[in-house]
Amino acid sequence: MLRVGVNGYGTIGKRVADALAAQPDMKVAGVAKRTPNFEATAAHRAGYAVHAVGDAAPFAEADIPVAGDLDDLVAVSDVVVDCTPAGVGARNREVYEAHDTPALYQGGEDAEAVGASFNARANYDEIARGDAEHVRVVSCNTTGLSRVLTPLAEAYGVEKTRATLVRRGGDPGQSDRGPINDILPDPVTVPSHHGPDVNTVLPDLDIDTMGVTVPATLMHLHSVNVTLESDVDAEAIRETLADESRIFMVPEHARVAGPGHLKELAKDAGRPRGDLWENCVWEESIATEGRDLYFFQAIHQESDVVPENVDAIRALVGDADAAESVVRTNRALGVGRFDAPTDRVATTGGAAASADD
Ligand SMILES: NC(=O)C1=CN([C@@H]2O[C@H](COP(=O)(O)OP(=O)(O)OC[C@H]3O[C@@H](n4cnc5c(N)ncnc54)[C@H](O)[C@@H]3O)[C@@H](O)[C@H]2O)C=CC1
Ligand SMILES: O=C(OP(=O)(O)O)[C@H](O)COP(=O)(O)O
Repeated sequence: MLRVGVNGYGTIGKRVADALAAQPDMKVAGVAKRTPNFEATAAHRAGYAVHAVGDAAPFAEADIPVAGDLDDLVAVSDVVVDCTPAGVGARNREVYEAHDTPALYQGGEDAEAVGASFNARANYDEIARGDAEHVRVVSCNTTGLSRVLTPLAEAYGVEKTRATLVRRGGDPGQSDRGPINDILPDPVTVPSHHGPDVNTVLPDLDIDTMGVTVPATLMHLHSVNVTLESDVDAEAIRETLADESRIFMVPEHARVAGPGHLKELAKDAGRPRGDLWENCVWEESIATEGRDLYFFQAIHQESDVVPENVDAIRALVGDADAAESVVRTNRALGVGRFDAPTDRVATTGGAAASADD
């Protein structure tokens, strides 16, 4: 049983901790938190050993028992998943190195500062074969792009990708973010950082991205145009993407107008926190014209990276290949399952699926 510590218990950290706890081959060694807020209380109530980063006294005042400090957590962990705010993770690296403990970082960290980047569909095997001990799981938007572009490149070849990312202004709990009444080119310079970030896991892909930030909190929405290397009809593309376990093909009959409906769909399905771990591709948006493909997809920024973190741990410690890990993660979480309770769990994942699943 692999003992995994989670440093930073916010939007991503609490979801990663719960996902690890659900895995048959992992247990949460504990979580580390700097501020004893409602999330720290929730961590304690969930049964996680809470470690204080910095002053432990405020935790006692908030009636949160403290199991130790960050060093103590790293000492009892085989791997650490750093889910601290962007930029903090890279500063924590020396703590993990001092314990000789491998660590994962999140998309807010600078790719070069960490060294290796990960997306299960794009480069699991490369990370598993390599000797990197510090690996960054690419950001939510980059995860969403990598998951669709990898199977398209494998099946048809990709000559060029152009994507406009309509970015949510902040997460639902981030009352200090915006804009509240505007539409911002973000960044105003082209390309946005997302294309180069895709190249950290798919180095040969030709991709340009533009970003626009809007007053919304639920999900990001991507408008994607891919020039393929051969003529393909829309039905073939639908079949290719439908084979992917982390792509949810939003059916026309569901009458899903946007992220608001998608979040309701997830809550109705009993998903924890209303999470959508999969890319949500509108089936009817898929259109082709010669070699040009167009579609819309929505990305739940709070949760699509969660199964990727679980797989990245297995790639790092080398105890499963991509197919085994993706199937194990999907089963434990219920990725691909929307009609709970059910015995139907999607287990396919293109090249990342095992033959007998
Ligand atoms: N929220 C999102 O949509 C996504 C975030 N990410 C990335 O994940 C990382 C974490 O982001 P969020 O979870 O959104 O942030 P968050 O602000 O929700 O959570 C960060 C947590 O770390 C704690 N913390 C702050 N300083 C700390 C320290 N020095 N040591 C330990 N804990 C500390 C905070 O109290 C909080 O609990 C960032 O790199 C971000 O870019 C990646 C994909 C999506
Ligand atoms: O990784 C994310 O977005 P990004 O892929 O646009 O950098 C998350 O949604 C966090 O983005 P934020 O930097 O707007 O908080």
